[in-house]
Amino acid sequence: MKITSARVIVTCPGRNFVTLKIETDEGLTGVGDATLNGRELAVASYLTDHVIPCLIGRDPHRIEDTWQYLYRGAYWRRGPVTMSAIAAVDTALWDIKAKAAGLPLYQMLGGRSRDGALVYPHANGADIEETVDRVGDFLAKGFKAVRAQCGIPGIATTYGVAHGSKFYEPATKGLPEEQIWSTERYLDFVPKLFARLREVYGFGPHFLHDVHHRLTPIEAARLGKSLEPYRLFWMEDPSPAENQEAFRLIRQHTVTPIAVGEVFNSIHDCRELIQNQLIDYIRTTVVHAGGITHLRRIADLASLYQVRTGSHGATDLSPICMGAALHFDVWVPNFGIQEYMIHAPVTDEVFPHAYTFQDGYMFPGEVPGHGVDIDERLAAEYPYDPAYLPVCRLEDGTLWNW
Ligand SMILES: O=C(O)C(=O)C[C@H](O)[C@H](O)CO
Ligand SMILES: [Mg+2]
Repeated sequence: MKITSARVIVTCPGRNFVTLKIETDEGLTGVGDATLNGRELAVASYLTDHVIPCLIGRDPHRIEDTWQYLYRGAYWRRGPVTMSAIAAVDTALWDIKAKAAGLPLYQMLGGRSRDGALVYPHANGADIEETVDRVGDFLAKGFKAVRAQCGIPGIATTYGVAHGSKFYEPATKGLPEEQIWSTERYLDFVPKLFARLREVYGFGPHFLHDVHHRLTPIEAARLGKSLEPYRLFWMEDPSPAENQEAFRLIRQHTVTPIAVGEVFNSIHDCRELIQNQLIDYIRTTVVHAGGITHLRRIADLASLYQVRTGSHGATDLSPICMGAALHFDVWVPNFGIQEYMIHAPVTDEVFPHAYTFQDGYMFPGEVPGHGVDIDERLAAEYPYDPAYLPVCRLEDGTLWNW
């Protein structure tokens, strides 16, 4: 089999997505997600201008060789743009290989380790009682794990909480929105949210929380310690993780489990965190971490240290990433949980998919490939609409981590 053509499709059904479609001389096609929120066109250009010309004529079955060709061959290794572009090629090639075999992708990885993937959605509210209600809505729908984020008294906006009645979506039109942050108010407030959630729902459901990189290591240690009575499933991204060694300090002070990795794109970003057992869950995902081929390498390293997976699954990762991630999740031996932020109906229409949700778990479906496609005619009705992630400042104006 040979790759005869490949193209990038940029579309905005509710939000922007970048998709790579690869076609072969045997009529089989594969699709991969290449979306990098707020920097979409950089990946689109990387693929169109630099990667696609190298794909034509290659054997789509040679996934590992193509991965190495694009990684080593670029000379400029790693980085979110490069690794998202490689991920898109890798995902599309796994899709083609599984379709050629007539099997769902998880069978190509080694078959099922479990029936379905435990998932968590996002519940958020302007205040504690609204957040408690939103958590209750998800529990009533059968979810067994829920992430809870809440407006903080005295701060106009905070990460993960919707403006007004709109569903939470981080990217906004125009130039980046500037938000104000107060660590002191946050640290005092968050334990009250989880105290109330445990009071209302008991210790049956799993609760998760995303700190979104906003604390210093010692502040993160304090938060982890103060949340211990509420037994969180995890505390996510408590501090920026470029300095992997910093997590030793957090770890020394708290037994609240730690999840990190949605902004990582390579095994080298998390090697020390994993090998030193400084985290409990690694959150790298298909689209930003080099596709199935590289994610498998990360998960295998993690498995040696009892670190489990908890892949990023926000709505800025397309349903193609979600589908591929679910095949990975039902196979990977050291699976922990999968984020499932739930796409808008218009996104689901553009990306028809085989995956389903039932009773707190998701199932990748049994169709050959990863089971997600793109309706190109419909996609063309939603042209690219530039949007940025917000930036964050402390109350004195200092630029901070959003
Ligand atoms: O889903 C999460 O855990 C996130 O932190 C979502 C990120 O803010 C989002 O993907 C940024 O594009
Ligand atoms: Mg996060």
